Amino acid sequence: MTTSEQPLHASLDDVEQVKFQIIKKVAYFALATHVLLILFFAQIGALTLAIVNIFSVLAWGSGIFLISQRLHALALRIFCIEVVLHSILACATLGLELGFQFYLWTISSMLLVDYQLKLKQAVIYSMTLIITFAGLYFFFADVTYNYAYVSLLPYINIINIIIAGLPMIYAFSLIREISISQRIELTEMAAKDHLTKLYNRRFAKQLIIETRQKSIMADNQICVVMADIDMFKQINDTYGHDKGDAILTIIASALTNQLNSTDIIVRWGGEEFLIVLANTNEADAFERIEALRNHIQALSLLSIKPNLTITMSFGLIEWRPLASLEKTLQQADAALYKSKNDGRNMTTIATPEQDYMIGV
Ligand SMILES: Nc1nc2c(ncn2[C@@H]2O[C@H](COP(=O)(O)OP(=O)(O)OP(=O)(O)O)[C@@H](O)[C@H]2O)c(=O)[nH]1
Repeated sequence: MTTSEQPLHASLDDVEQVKFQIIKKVAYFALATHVLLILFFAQIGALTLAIVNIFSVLAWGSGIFLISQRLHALALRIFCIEVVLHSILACATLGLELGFQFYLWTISSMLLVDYQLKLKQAVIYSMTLIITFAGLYFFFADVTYNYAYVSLLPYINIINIIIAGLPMIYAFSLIREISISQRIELTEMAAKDHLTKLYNRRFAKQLIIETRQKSIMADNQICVVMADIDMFKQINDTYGHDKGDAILTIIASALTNQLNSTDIIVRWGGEEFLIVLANTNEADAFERIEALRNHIQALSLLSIKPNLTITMSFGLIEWRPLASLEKTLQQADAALYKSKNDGRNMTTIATPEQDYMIGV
């Protein structure tokens, strides 16, 4: 199943891990089925097939053992060879009416979702199995079933079709789910800052513009707040960069917990955050940001140092009807600058004319 000589488990990603969990379950199921088939073939007098099934049971059993030893590639090879040989032999002996040929389709599709195989290899193996499937109809079309329980043939055929189809449905639905969740994860990774898990600046701009458009349509106010941790350089210098990172994470969680899920919180730069308060007018925004400022000041930072207090400064503006995002950000930034200049740990509201109201 792989051309590489290195142990497969070293390169297994999450998808592969899940896939081998599925294969292991299927292997247990196949093992039990083959035990039953030994009895069935012995009962109908198909002794060769009964003996072949003893080897099948051994093949599935050893495959399960190999998976537990993380020798996945070898286990898969054994499973594939077993299924292919078993299908061909069953068709050659019993004819096509029992539907053992459908297992070639199962293996053919399983090969295509084997990421250890190169696409070209997987397609070639898959095609070979489909051609073998067609070949069975060509070579064994005249083989008739000469054993007991002829009346059971249609039922066995249906059971084989269902059993051959189930692993495909199970595998593809799981792989579908995995690929969807991976896509969501990738989108999240592209949208979020690695350290704080807040939106990053690049992604946030589009989101802010969309939120702004919605608020215009709903005739709601929207406020933009620039926030910056006070004296963060000093914190880094005193406690080290790692503790500084830890504080950034704590602050990010505090912002997320204190604000509403409809608000947008962005890691705008190093220790600077942008907050967009949706459906909030200036007075309410001021109240909420003041509550946030007090909350941050009261945060317990025991993991960094007992009695350490962190404060933040804020610059707030209500987004004016015709103002651009850039202009609004500039004004929020100017208000933040004033908070810093006036002694930090305060919220400043910017008016369009750039005169200020200050809340300390
Ligand atoms: N630990 C850590 N520090 C960062 C990160 N990004 C930026 N910084 C630091 O944040 C500090 C910002 O310092 P300044 O811009 O001087 O601002 P300040 O010390 O917070 O002072 P004021 O803003 O005036 O209160 C710098 O020392 C940066 O190295 C980060 O991701 N992790």
